[in-house]
Amino acid sequence: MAGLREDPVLGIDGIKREKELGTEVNTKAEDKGAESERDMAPPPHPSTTSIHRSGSRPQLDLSKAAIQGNSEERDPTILLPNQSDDISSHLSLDIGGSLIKLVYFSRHEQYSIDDERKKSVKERLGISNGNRRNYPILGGRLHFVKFETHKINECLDFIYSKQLHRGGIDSQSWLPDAPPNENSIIKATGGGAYKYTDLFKQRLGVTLDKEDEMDCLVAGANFLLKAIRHEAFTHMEGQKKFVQIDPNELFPYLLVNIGSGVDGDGQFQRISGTNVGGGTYWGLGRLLTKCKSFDELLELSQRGDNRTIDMLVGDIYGGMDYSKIGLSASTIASSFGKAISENKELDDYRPEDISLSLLRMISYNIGQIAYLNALRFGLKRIFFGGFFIRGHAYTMDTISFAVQFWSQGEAQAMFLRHEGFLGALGAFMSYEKHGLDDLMVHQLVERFPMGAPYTGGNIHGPPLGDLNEKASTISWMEKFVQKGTEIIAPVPMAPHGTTGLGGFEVPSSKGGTLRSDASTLNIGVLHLVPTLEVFPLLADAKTYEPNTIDLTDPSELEYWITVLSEHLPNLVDIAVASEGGTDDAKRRGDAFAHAFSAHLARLIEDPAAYGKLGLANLLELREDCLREFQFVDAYRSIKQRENEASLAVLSDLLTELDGMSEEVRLVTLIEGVLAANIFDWGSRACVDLYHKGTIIEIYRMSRDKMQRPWRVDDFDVFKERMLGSGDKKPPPHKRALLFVDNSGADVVLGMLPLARELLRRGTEVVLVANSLPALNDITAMELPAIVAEAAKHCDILRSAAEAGGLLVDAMVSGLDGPKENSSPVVPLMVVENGCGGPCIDLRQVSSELAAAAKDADLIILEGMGRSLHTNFNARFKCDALKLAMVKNHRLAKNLINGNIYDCVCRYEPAS
Ligand SMILES: CC(C)(COP(=O)(O)O)[C@@H](O)C(=O)NCCC(=O)O
Ligand SMILES: [Mn+2]
Repeated sequence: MAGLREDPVLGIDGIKREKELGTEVNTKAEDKGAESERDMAPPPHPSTTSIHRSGSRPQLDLSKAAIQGNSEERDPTILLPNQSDDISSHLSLDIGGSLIKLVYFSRHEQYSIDDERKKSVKERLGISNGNRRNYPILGGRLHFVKFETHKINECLDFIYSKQLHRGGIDSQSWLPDAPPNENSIIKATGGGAYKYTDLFKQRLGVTLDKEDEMDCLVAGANFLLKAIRHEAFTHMEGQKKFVQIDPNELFPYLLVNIGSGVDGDGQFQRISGTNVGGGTYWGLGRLLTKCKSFDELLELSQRGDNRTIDMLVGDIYGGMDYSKIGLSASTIASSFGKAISENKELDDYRPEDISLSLLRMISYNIGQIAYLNALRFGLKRIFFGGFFIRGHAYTMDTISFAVQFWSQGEAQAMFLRHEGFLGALGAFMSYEKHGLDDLMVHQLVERFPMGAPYTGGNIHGPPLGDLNEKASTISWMEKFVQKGTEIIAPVPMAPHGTTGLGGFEVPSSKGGTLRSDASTLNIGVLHLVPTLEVFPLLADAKTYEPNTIDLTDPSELEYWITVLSEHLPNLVDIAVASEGGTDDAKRRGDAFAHAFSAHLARLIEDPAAYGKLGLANLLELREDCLREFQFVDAYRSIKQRENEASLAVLSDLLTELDGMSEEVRLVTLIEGVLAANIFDWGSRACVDLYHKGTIIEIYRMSRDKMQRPWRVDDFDVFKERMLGSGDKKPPPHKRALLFVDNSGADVVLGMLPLARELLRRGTEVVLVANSLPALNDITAMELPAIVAEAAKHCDILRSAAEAGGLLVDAMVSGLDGPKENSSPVVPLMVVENGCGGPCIDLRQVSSELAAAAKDADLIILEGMGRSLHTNFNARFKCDALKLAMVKNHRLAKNLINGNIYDCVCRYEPAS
């Protein structure tokens, strides 16, 4: 009984017709051997049997489709063997009675650049294309969009405008005006896949290939639960709490549609159903209250008091609790029970009260049925989803409460962030060979561009042209900003309160808030990056938590949001200047400020709106927002200026260092790193400082103040590992990964001299830098030129950089003097870290960095973002040195019980 088709459906017929509003409870009842996906796939629908799947896009020129990745060094995720299938799986639909859910795929833009560097690093690290996993999917993005079903034409326009029915506008192999292909197929599920077959054929010339709804829900849920870290959450008393689910321990679970219990991919059983569900609530509610929409009915319940209609335990026991069986006076004994005894007509009851009474009746009933089924099959986890819930806080609270109540806390009700898209996502997965199954949690990055709430969470209005078209036309931008403002307009909220605690109590207020679908379901765009990997040197990747500060603490969240808000005007000025201060740049600057403020406002209103958020995510959100408005590198000129100023004094510094004893030099080098970390354009205090002096003045001042002991000072232990004690000379580290931070003095006068020292001692050095710009951080793309410039002043750097393939001949005018060092040359390399923010989540790093880490026995994390905000508590399999200057009062106080500009030198030998 593993396949849905063979299973008896215990639900009622009505469920099938009104699936969205019905309730189905499904689980795996028995463990059967794995069946192939093909075995589980429903038989082709009669209307599609004549069309062979792989022949669905015969007009696509596959070789041309590969053009975007014509250089093998470019986006490495573009793989060709299955390209025809990838292309044909750009879009899937779940067409329900009320909403059309659309999932579509777009390819990553090409961004590759420093091909030479990558090539040499790959050679050196032994990463060949042959080693690359043969990912059957393209790197790209999954988008989630919704339309109201009665506005299906808007949906068709949207598909057309993005040419999704042809495999996506980013497929360059054919023109948008090309005649529609008769054989094009789009996977679709939901009742509307049948109802609107002709319309899709007429308007877009495509055939909807129907997929079983339950198959899709299960496939969608499995994918999300395995691939997204913070997909599932509990919702109790208005509080969302994300639950991290180990993909290996996912099965079995119970999926309740309002969704199915699963014991392995593709294996599930429909175990139960009820005809009393969302449809009942809406149908009865409509008759009883005259509400015109489901949302209106639900909103009404927010102001209701069900005590006027429900018979409570207290009503029966004269206001007393029925303590013998643990029922409090406010427990509902009988929904609508009071209506029997009171001599009242319908009009005598407030519609608000009726709505609430109904909602509680249905939610508790669903919760109870779900729990009983969970009990039947010994399942602890119950996931709820479907039209009835749609992220409504109060409904979730009520269901959670019912499950908790009946299971006496043993079972847990959970909800899914993307629950509205399970069907569409499952339909997407049903394209053959898309390979999404293979994606792992670290290969998915969720981003929240300004359009995310619009395209994902919100119900789509008229298509705004193409949100991905970043042509900076005035009209697009203005329209966008205006739309953005509408999106974040505050949503009316009910007062906070709690759900009843004992029995089915009547809450004094509703607990949480009722929000419309638009604001509650904040889902972003899923970036599929098959090349991301878990940093292999984490001592325990499972327990690793990158963020040091807990932003679920409301005061922390408020503080950091305030910091970012206050920093915004300065950032906008810098960003606009970086683009020449043109009118267009100003307009984009305004739009950026608007968009970012909107995100911050959204987070203040609902801190869990975007999943579990750490400071790293918040800081990266800012960078993403800048990129969204085409500020590719706001600090470009500042970085350049600081690099030049620092390079100009580098040789003096090196000469000074070379005159020192080994011991003094080591401490001076660490001091140098700490002192130069002051050049941080993300810190308010530091930016204020820069108005008071030149780079060199500030650097000198910072160095002069650099006295041990530092606030966290493990230098002596580090020194012993490096230099030994007495006659004992320890062997040098084999390879050090230096996670560099800021441009200018930080990298040139801080980290490079330290790298040089390691090289001199025979340690290979890998400089690990950002993949994309963030604040004034140096990027992997910028580093080779800096190293080349520095190499002009230093033989050690030059020969190591040459050995690491960093130097292109033209960059270096060789030194004529004698070699500074004649020992075998160890290489200096640069790798990108996979990040575009000032912090680093080591669960998601570039494959380059992961490969470089394999032979590394020392890592040095530098800067506040990488070693304090994130990774301060991270443990590694190799020796780790964390170096940073604390440039924020609060962090200094809370983290190290110190003051601003105090320093951290934390050394932790391999654990
Ligand atoms: C963004 C930063 C983490 C960058 O610091 P870095 O990693 O460059 O040392 C840091 O500047 C920061 O936390 N700034 C916000 C706090 C403030 O302005 O005080
Ligand atoms: Mn930085």
